[in-house]
Amino acid sequence: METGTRVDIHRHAAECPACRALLVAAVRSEGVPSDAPLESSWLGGRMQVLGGSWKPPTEVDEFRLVRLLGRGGMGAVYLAHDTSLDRHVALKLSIALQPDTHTLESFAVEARAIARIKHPNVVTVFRAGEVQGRPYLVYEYVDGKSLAELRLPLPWRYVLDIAVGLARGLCAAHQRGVLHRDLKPGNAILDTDGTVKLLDFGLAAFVEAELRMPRAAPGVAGTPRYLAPELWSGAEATPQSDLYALGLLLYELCTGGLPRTPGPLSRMPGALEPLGRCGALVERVPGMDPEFAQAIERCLAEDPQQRFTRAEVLCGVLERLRAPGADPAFAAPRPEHGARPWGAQNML
Ligand SMILES: Nc1ncnc2c1ncn2[C@@H]1O[C@H](COP(=O)(O)OP(=O)(O)OP(=O)(O)O)[C@@H](O)[C@H]1O
Repeated sequence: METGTRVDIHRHAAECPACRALLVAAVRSEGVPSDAPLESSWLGGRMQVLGGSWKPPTEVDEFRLVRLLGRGGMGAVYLAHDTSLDRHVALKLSIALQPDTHTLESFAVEARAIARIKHPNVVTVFRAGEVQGRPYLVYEYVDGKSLAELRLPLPWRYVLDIAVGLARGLCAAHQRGVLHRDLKPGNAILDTDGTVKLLDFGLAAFVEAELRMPRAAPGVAGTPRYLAPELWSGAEATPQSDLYALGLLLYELCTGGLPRTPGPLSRMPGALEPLGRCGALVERVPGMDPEFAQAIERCLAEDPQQRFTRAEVLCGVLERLRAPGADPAFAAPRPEHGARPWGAQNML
Protein backbone atom coordinates (compact mmCIF):
# COMPACT_ATOMS: atom_id res chain seq x y z
CA MET A 1 0.00 0.00 0.00
CA GLU A 2 1.26 3.49 -0.86
CA THR A 3 2.46 5.44 2.18
CA GLY A 4 0.09 8.32 1.34
CA THR A 5 -2.91 5.98 1.25
CA ARG A 6 -1.92 4.42 4.56
CA VAL A 7 -1.59 7.84 6.18
CA ASP A 8 -5.05 8.82 4.82
CA ILE A 9 -6.53 5.63 6.26
CA HIS A 10 -4.95 6.28 9.63
CA ARG A 11 -6.17 9.89 9.60
CA HIS A 12 -9.70 8.78 8.84
CA ALA A 13 -9.56 6.00 11.44
CA ALA A 14 -8.34 8.50 14.01
CA GLU A 15 -11.64 10.40 13.67
CA CYS A 16 -13.96 7.43 13.08
CA PRO A 17 -14.34 4.88 15.90
CA ALA A 18 -16.21 2.36 13.68
CA CYS A 19 -13.38 2.20 11.10
CA ARG A 20 -10.77 2.20 13.83
CA ALA A 21 -12.36 -0.83 15.49
CA LEU A 22 -12.52 -2.54 12.07
CA LEU A 23 -8.85 -1.82 11.40
CA VAL A 24 -7.82 -3.06 14.83
CA ALA A 25 -9.77 -6.28 14.30
CA ALA A 26 -8.09 -6.74 10.90
CA VAL A 27 -4.67 -6.08 12.36
CA ARG A 28 -5.35 -8.54 15.18
CA SER A 29 -6.46 -11.29 12.89
CA GLU A 30 -4.02 -10.79 10.03
CA GLY A 31 -1.48 -8.02 10.41
CA VAL A 32 0.27 -9.08 13.58
CA PRO A 33 2.75 -11.89 13.30
CA SER A 34 2.01 -14.19 16.24
CA ASP A 35 5.72 -14.26 17.04
CA ALA A 36 6.08 -10.44 17.11
CA PRO A 37 8.04 -9.51 20.26
CA LEU A 38 5.72 -8.62 23.12
CA GLU A 39 8.33 -6.30 24.65
CA SER A 40 8.98 -4.09 21.60
CA SER A 41 7.20 -0.92 20.61
CA TRP A 42 4.77 -1.42 17.86
CA LEU A 43 2.69 1.01 15.80
CA GLY A 44 -0.48 0.10 13.97
CA GLY A 45 0.67 -3.44 13.20
CA ARG A 46 3.99 -2.45 11.70
CA MET A 47 7.52 -2.65 12.93
CA GLN A 48 10.47 -1.00 11.32
CA VAL A 49 12.48 -2.68 8.56
CA LEU A 50 16.01 -2.02 9.71
CA GLY A 51 18.62 -0.68 7.39
CA GLY A 52 20.52 -3.81 6.27
CA SER A 53 23.95 -2.70 5.14
CA TRP A 54 23.50 0.98 6.03
CA LYS A 55 26.12 2.09 8.51
CA PRO A 56 25.58 5.22 10.55
CA PRO A 57 28.23 7.90 10.06
CA THR A 58 30.75 8.42 12.85
CA GLU A 59 29.84 12.12 13.01
CA VAL A 60 26.33 13.53 12.93
CA ASP A 61 26.64 17.32 12.63
CA GLU A 62 28.64 18.36 15.72
CA PHE A 63 28.02 15.03 17.49
CA ARG A 64 30.65 12.27 17.42
CA LEU A 65 29.15 8.83 17.97
CA VAL A 66 31.00 7.03 20.76
CA ARG A 67 29.16 3.72 21.17
CA LEU A 68 25.81 2.05 20.74
CA LEU A 69 23.64 2.20 23.87
CA GLY A 70 20.84 0.08 22.50
CA ARG A 71 18.37 -0.49 19.71
CA GLY A 72 14.62 -0.10 19.93
CA GLY A 73 11.67 -0.39 17.60
CA MET A 74 12.20 3.14 16.26
CA GLY A 75 15.95 3.43 15.97
CA ALA A 76 19.33 3.01 17.59
CA VAL A 77 20.50 5.12 20.53
CA TYR A 78 24.17 6.09 20.75
CA LEU A 79 26.28 7.68 23.40
CA ALA A 80 27.68 10.69 21.52
CA HIS A 81 30.02 13.55 22.28
CA ASP A 82 28.76 17.04 21.60
CA THR A 83 31.97 18.59 20.25
CA SER A 84 30.75 22.18 20.45
CA LEU A 85 29.62 22.04 24.10
CA ASP A 86 32.05 19.31 25.16
CA ARG A 87 29.58 17.04 26.91
CA HIS A 88 28.06 13.61 26.49
CA VAL A 89 24.61 13.31 24.93
CA ALA A 90 22.40 10.45 23.79
CA LEU A 91 21.63 10.47 20.07
CA LYS A 92 18.74 8.47 18.66
CA LEU A 93 18.97 7.81 14.93
CA SER A 94 16.49 6.12 12.63
CA ILE A 95 18.15 3.09 11.14
CA ALA A 96 15.20 2.14 8.94
CA LEU A 97 16.03 0.93 5.45
CA GLN A 98 14.04 3.86 4.13
CA PRO A 99 12.51 6.09 6.77
CA ASP A 100 8.86 6.57 5.79
CA THR A 101 6.30 9.15 6.82
CA HIS A 102 5.55 7.22 10.02
CA THR A 103 9.19 7.27 11.09
CA LEU A 104 9.59 10.97 10.33
CA GLU A 105 6.33 11.73 12.13
CA SER A 106 7.32 9.64 15.12
CA PHE A 107 10.65 11.49 15.53
CA ALA A 108 8.92 14.87 15.15
CA VAL A 109 6.20 13.90 17.66
CA GLU A 110 8.78 12.72 20.17
CA ALA A 111 10.83 15.91 19.90
CA ARG A 112 7.79 18.15 20.34
CA ALA A 113 6.28 16.06 23.13
CA ILE A 114 9.43 16.09 25.25
CA ALA A 115 10.18 19.74 24.50
CA ARG A 116 6.70 20.60 25.74
CA ILE A 117 7.01 18.71 29.03
CA LYS A 118 10.29 19.92 30.58
CA HIS A 119 10.39 18.11 33.93
CA PRO A 120 13.19 16.54 36.04
CA ASN A 121 11.53 13.11 35.67
CA VAL A 122 11.41 13.34 31.88
CA VAL A 123 14.54 13.20 29.74
CA THR A 124 15.41 16.56 28.10
CA VAL A 125 15.64 16.88 24.33
CA PHE A 126 18.30 19.23 22.91
CA ARG A 127 17.96 18.94 19.16
CA ALA A 128 16.03 17.36 16.28
CA GLY A 129 17.89 16.99 12.98
CA GLU A 130 18.43 14.88 9.89
CA VAL A 131 21.47 13.08 8.53
CA GLN A 132 21.60 11.28 5.17
CA GLY A 133 17.79 11.50 5.00
CA ARG A 134 17.38 9.92 8.43
CA PRO A 135 15.91 11.81 11.36
CA TYR A 136 17.80 12.00 14.62
CA LEU A 137 17.17 13.38 18.11
CA VAL A 138 19.69 14.50 20.70
CA TYR A 139 18.83 14.11 24.40
CA GLU A 140 20.57 14.64 27.70
CA TYR A 141 22.63 11.53 28.40
CA VAL A 142 21.31 9.77 31.49
CA ASP A 143 24.11 7.85 33.13
CA GLY A 144 22.36 4.88 34.71
CA LYS A 145 20.30 1.82 33.94
CA SER A 146 16.91 1.37 32.41
CA LEU A 147 14.40 -0.28 34.74
CA ALA A 148 14.43 -3.26 32.37
CA GLU A 149 18.07 -3.88 33.26
CA LEU A 150 17.55 -4.10 37.03
CA ARG A 151 17.49 -7.34 38.95
CA LEU A 152 13.88 -7.83 40.01
CA PRO A 153 12.03 -7.89 42.30
CA LEU A 154 13.08 -4.68 44.06
CA PRO A 155 12.17 -3.94 47.69
CA TRP A 156 8.70 -2.39 47.62
CA ARG A 157 9.84 0.73 49.52
CA TYR A 158 12.35 1.41 46.81
CA VAL A 159 9.68 0.82 44.15
CA LEU A 160 7.61 3.46 45.94
CA ASP A 161 10.43 5.97 45.43
CA ILE A 162 10.61 5.09 41.76
CA ALA A 163 6.80 5.22 41.52
CA VAL A 164 6.74 8.80 42.83
CA GLY A 165 9.26 9.88 40.17
CA LEU A 166 7.43 8.10 37.36
CA ALA A 167 4.04 9.44 38.48
CA ARG A 168 5.45 12.99 38.63
CA GLY A 169 6.89 12.65 35.13
CA LEU A 170 3.65 11.22 33.78
CA CYS A 171 1.64 13.87 35.56
CA ALA A 172 3.75 16.60 33.95
CA ALA A 173 3.24 14.98 30.53
CA HIS A 174 -0.53 14.74 30.95
CA GLN A 175 -0.76 18.29 32.29
CA ARG A 176 0.92 19.48 29.11
CA GLY A 177 -1.41 17.45 26.95
CA VAL A 178 0.92 14.54 26.15
CA LEU A 179 0.03 10.86 26.48
CA HIS A 180 3.09 8.60 26.56
CA ARG A 181 1.43 5.42 25.18
CA ASP A 182 4.53 3.27 25.60
CA LEU A 183 5.33 3.13 29.32
CA LYS A 184 7.39 0.07 30.23
CA PRO A 185 10.58 -0.65 32.20
CA GLY A 186 12.78 -0.17 29.10
CA ASN A 187 11.44 3.36 28.70
CA ALA A 188 12.50 4.67 32.11
CA ILE A 189 16.07 5.21 33.27
CA LEU A 190 17.32 5.40 36.82
CA ASP A 191 20.35 7.65 37.01
CA THR A 192 23.23 7.27 39.42
CA ASP A 193 21.61 9.77 41.84
CA GLY A 194 18.46 7.63 42.07
CA THR A 195 16.35 9.96 39.90
CA VAL A 196 14.10 8.15 37.46
CA LYS A 197 13.42 9.67 34.04
CA LEU A 198 10.84 8.79 31.42
CA LEU A 199 12.15 8.24 27.90
CA ASP A 200 10.93 7.38 24.48
CA PHE A 201 7.93 9.52 23.60
CA GLY A 202 8.04 8.28 19.98
CA LEU A 203 4.47 6.97 20.18
CA ALA A 204 3.14 9.92 22.17
CA ALA A 205 -0.21 11.47 21.33
CA PHE A 206 -1.33 14.98 22.06
CA VAL A 207 -4.40 15.70 24.10
CA GLU A 208 -6.51 18.82 23.88
CA ALA A 209 -5.32 20.36 27.12
CA GLU A 210 -8.29 22.68 27.67
CA LEU A 211 -10.86 19.91 27.28
CA ARG A 212 -8.83 17.19 28.96
CA MET A 213 -10.06 15.00 26.14
CA PRO A 214 -7.82 12.71 24.17
CA ARG A 215 -7.33 13.57 20.55
CA ALA A 216 -7.58 10.37 18.60
CA ALA A 217 -4.26 8.77 17.88
CA PRO A 218 -3.64 6.73 14.73
CA GLY A 219 -4.08 2.99 15.17
CA VAL A 220 -3.00 0.67 17.97
CA ALA A 221 0.37 1.70 19.28
CA GLY A 222 2.50 0.64 22.20
CA THR A 223 4.23 -2.44 23.49
CA PRO A 224 1.89 -5.46 23.46
CA ARG A 225 2.79 -6.65 26.96
CA TYR A 226 1.88 -3.27 28.47
CA LEU A 227 -1.20 -2.35 26.45
CA ALA A 228 -4.37 -1.63 28.41
CA PRO A 229 -7.13 -4.12 27.57
CA GLU A 230 -9.43 -1.48 26.07
CA LEU A 231 -6.79 -0.50 23.49
CA TRP A 232 -7.00 -3.99 22.00
CA SER A 233 -10.66 -3.38 21.35
CA GLY A 234 -9.96 -0.22 19.39
CA ALA A 235 -10.50 2.35 22.16
CA GLU A 236 -8.46 5.53 22.05
CA ALA A 237 -5.43 6.00 24.26
CA THR A 238 -6.29 8.04 27.35
CA PRO A 239 -4.55 9.09 30.58
CA GLN A 240 -6.11 5.91 32.04
CA SER A 241 -4.36 3.67 29.50
CA ASP A 242 -1.05 5.28 30.51
CA LEU A 243 -1.94 4.65 34.17
CA TYR A 244 -2.61 0.99 33.37
CA ALA A 245 0.87 0.63 31.82
CA LEU A 246 2.40 2.41 34.82
CA GLY A 247 0.55 0.01 37.14
CA LEU A 248 1.93 -2.99 35.24
CA LEU A 249 5.43 -1.57 35.36
CA LEU A 250 5.23 -1.05 39.16
CA TYR A 251 3.73 -4.50 39.64
CA GLU A 252 6.64 -5.97 37.71
CA LEU A 253 9.23 -4.07 39.78
CA CYS A 254 7.67 -5.34 43.03
CA THR A 255 7.15 -8.96 42.02
CA GLY A 256 9.60 -9.60 39.18
CA GLY A 257 6.76 -10.61 36.85
CA LEU A 258 3.55 -9.43 35.29
CA PRO A 259 0.19 -10.20 36.87
CA ARG A 260 -0.80 -12.23 33.85
CA THR A 261 0.84 -13.76 30.84
CA PRO A 262 -0.14 -12.45 27.44
CA GLY A 263 -0.89 -15.16 24.88
CA PRO A 264 -0.17 -14.97 21.15
CA LEU A 265 -0.62 -11.45 19.82
CA SER A 266 -3.08 -12.51 17.17
CA ARG A 267 -5.50 -13.64 19.89
CA MET A 268 -5.31 -10.52 22.06
CA PRO A 269 -7.00 -9.43 24.22
CA GLY A 270 -8.88 -12.71 24.65
CA ALA A 271 -5.56 -14.41 25.35
CA LEU A 272 -4.99 -12.30 28.46
CA GLU A 273 -5.53 -14.29 31.64
CA PRO A 274 -8.00 -12.57 33.98
CA LEU A 275 -6.16 -10.49 36.58
CA GLY A 276 -8.21 -11.94 39.44
CA ARG A 277 -6.46 -15.32 39.25
CA CYS A 278 -3.07 -13.91 40.16
CA GLY A 279 -3.79 -13.12 43.79
CA ALA A 280 -3.53 -9.80 45.60
CA LEU A 281 -0.24 -7.91 45.43
CA VAL A 282 0.08 -7.81 49.24
CA GLU A 283 0.09 -11.61 49.23
CA ARG A 284 2.84 -11.73 46.64
CA VAL A 285 4.99 -9.07 48.33
CA PRO A 286 5.33 -9.74 52.07
CA GLY A 287 5.16 -6.63 54.24
CA MET A 288 4.09 -4.33 51.43
CA ASP A 289 2.08 -1.25 52.42
CA PRO A 290 -1.48 -2.28 51.53
CA GLU A 291 -2.29 1.25 50.36
CA PHE A 292 0.57 1.16 47.88
CA ALA A 293 -0.57 -2.27 46.68
CA GLN A 294 -4.12 -0.94 46.29
CA ALA A 295 -2.90 2.06 44.31
CA ILE A 296 -1.09 -0.25 41.86
CA GLU A 297 -4.10 -2.55 41.62
CA ARG A 298 -6.37 0.39 40.98
CA CYS A 299 -4.21 1.38 38.00
CA LEU A 300 -4.72 -2.18 36.73
CA ALA A 301 -8.52 -2.12 36.85
CA GLU A 302 -9.98 -3.77 33.76
CA ASP A 303 -12.46 -0.90 33.39
CA PRO A 304 -10.63 2.39 32.72
CA GLN A 305 -13.32 4.26 34.69
CA GLN A 306 -12.25 2.39 37.83
CA ARG A 307 -8.65 3.58 37.54
CA PHE A 308 -7.46 6.92 38.94
CA THR A 309 -9.17 9.81 37.17
CA ARG A 310 -5.85 11.57 36.61
CA ALA A 311 -2.14 10.97 37.12
CA GLU A 312 -2.17 13.84 39.69
CA VAL A 313 -4.44 11.80 41.94
CA LEU A 314 -2.12 8.80 41.84
CA CYS A 315 0.84 11.10 42.38
CA GLY A 316 -0.82 12.60 45.48
CA VAL A 317 -1.45 9.14 46.94
CA LEU A 318 2.12 7.98 46.34
CA GLU A 319 3.66 11.18 47.70
CA ARG A 320 1.57 10.86 50.86
CA LEU A 321 2.65 7.23 51.32
CA ARG A 322 6.26 8.19 50.92
CA ALA A 323 6.06 11.31 53.08
CA PRO A 324 8.62 11.11 55.90
CA GLY A 325 5.88 11.57 58.52
CA ALA A 326 3.81 8.69 57.14
CA ASP A 327 6.08 5.96 58.41
CA PRO A 328 9.05 6.90 60.56
CA ALA A 329 10.66 3.49 60.21
CA PHE A 330 10.64 3.96 56.49
CA ALA A 331 11.75 7.60 56.50
CA ALA A 332 14.70 7.25 58.87
CA PRO A 333 17.33 5.58 56.71
CA ARG A 334 16.41 7.41 53.55
CA PRO A 335 18.29 10.23 51.90
CA GLU A 336 16.52 13.48 51.28
CA HIS A 337 15.96 13.09 47.55
CA GLY A 338 15.17 9.49 46.75
CA ALA A 339 17.02 6.29 47.27
CA ARG A 340 20.53 7.04 46.26
CA PRO A 341 22.56 4.87 48.64
CA TRP A 342 20.34 1.84 48.14
CA GLY A 343 20.43 2.27 44.38
CA ALA A 344 24.12 3.01 44.22
CA GLN A 345 25.03 0.01 46.34
CA ASN A 346 22.60 -2.51 45.00
CA MET A 347 21.85 -1.82 41.40
CA LEU A 348 24.00 0.65 39.50
N1 LIG B 1 18.85 9.72 27.06
C1 LIG B 1 19.36 8.50 27.22
N2 LIG B 1 20.44 8.32 28.02
C2 LIG B 1 20.98 7.09 28.20
N3 LIG B 1 20.52 5.95 27.61
C3 LIG B 1 19.44 6.06 26.80
C4 LIG B 1 18.81 7.32 26.56
N4 LIG B 1 17.77 7.12 25.71
C5 LIG B 1 17.74 5.78 25.46
N5 LIG B 1 18.74 5.14 26.10
C6 LIG B 1 19.01 3.69 26.07
O1 LIG B 1 19.08 3.27 24.73
C7 LIG B 1 18.48 1.99 24.56
C8 LIG B 1 17.49 2.00 23.41
O2 LIG B 1 16.44 2.88 23.73
P1 LIG B 1 15.05 2.91 22.95
O3 LIG B 1 14.10 3.69 23.77
O4 LIG B 1 15.21 3.32 21.55
O5 LIG B 1 14.67 1.39 22.86
P2 LIG B 1 13.80 0.41 23.74
O6 LIG B 1 12.96 1.17 24.70
O7 LIG B 1 14.73 -0.61 24.27
O8 LIG B 1 12.89 -0.30 22.66
P3 LIG B 1 11.50 0.09 22.04
O9 LIG B 1 11.73 1.01 20.91
O10 LIG B 1 10.96 -1.22 21.62
O11 LIG B 1 10.69 0.80 23.08
C9 LIG B 1 17.84 1.63 25.89
O12 LIG B 1 18.69 0.71 26.56
C10 LIG B 1 17.83 2.92 26.66
O13 LIG B 1 18.01 2.69 28.03
